[in-house]
Amino acid sequence: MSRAVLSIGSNLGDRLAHLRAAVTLLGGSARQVSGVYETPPWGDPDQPAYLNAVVIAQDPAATAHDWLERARACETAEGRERDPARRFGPRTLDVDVITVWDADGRPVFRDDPELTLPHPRAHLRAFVLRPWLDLRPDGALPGHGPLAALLAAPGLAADVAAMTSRPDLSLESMG
Ligand SMILES: Nc1ncnc2c1ncn2[C@@H]1O[C@H](COP(=O)(O)OP(=O)(O)OP(=O)(O)O)[C@@H](O)[C@H]1O
Ligand SMILES: Nc1nc2c(c(=O)[nH]1)N=C(CO)CN2
Repeated sequence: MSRAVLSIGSNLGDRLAHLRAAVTLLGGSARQVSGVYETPPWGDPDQPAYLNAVVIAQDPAATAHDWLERARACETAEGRERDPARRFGPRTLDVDVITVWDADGRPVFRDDPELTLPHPRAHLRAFVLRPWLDLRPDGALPGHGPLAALLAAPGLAADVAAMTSRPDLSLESMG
C-alpha cells in the first residue's frame, strides 16, 4: 500500500502547532499539504471551531494499517485524550485515514471497525473534501464519486458556506 489521504484537525490548545506537528511527524511521506481551513464543529456543535487540512502521503513500504498506526502516533504525540461520552468531541489533534491506494494504484476497501476504508464519514465532511479538492481538483472518493460533486450535495451546503480559508496559517514546507 503506498498512497494515502489523511485528514488532520485540531480545536484545542495551539491548533496550528498541532497540525504542524502532524506534518512534521509524517516526515518525508507527507508529499502534499493543503491550505488550512477554519471549520465549524461537525457532529457535536458545542465546542470550538477546528482548523483542518489534508495531507497526501506516499510510502511504498506502508501498509494500510501502517497509515493508521502513524495517524495514532501523531495524535498521541500531541496529547490527544479520548472522552468516551463525546464521540465527536474536542481534541488537540485528530488524524483520520480517509483513503488508501495500493501499490497498483487500486483503492483499498475494508469493512473493519479498527480500520474502515475509505473512512465511513468522509463523504459527509466538507472539512475533508474541500481541502482535498484544492490539492486534487479532479479527485474522487472511492466508492462515492468526484469530490466536487460530493461538496455540491445539499446536505453539505451549510458547512461549505461556514468554512473559511486561512491562507495566513500555512503548513507548507513542514513536511
Ligand atoms: N479510516 C479510519 N481512520 C482512522 N481511524 C479509524 C478508521 N477506521 C476506523 N478507525 C478507528 O476508529 C477509532 C476511533 O477513532 P477516533 O477516536 O479518531 O474517532 P473520531 O475521530 O472521534 O471519529 P471519526 O472516526 O468519525 O473521525 C480508531 O481507534 C480507529 O481504530
Ligand atoms: N470541523 C470539524 N469537526 C470535527 C472534526 C474535525 O476535524 N473538524 N473531527 C471530528 C472527529 O470525529 C468531529 N468533528
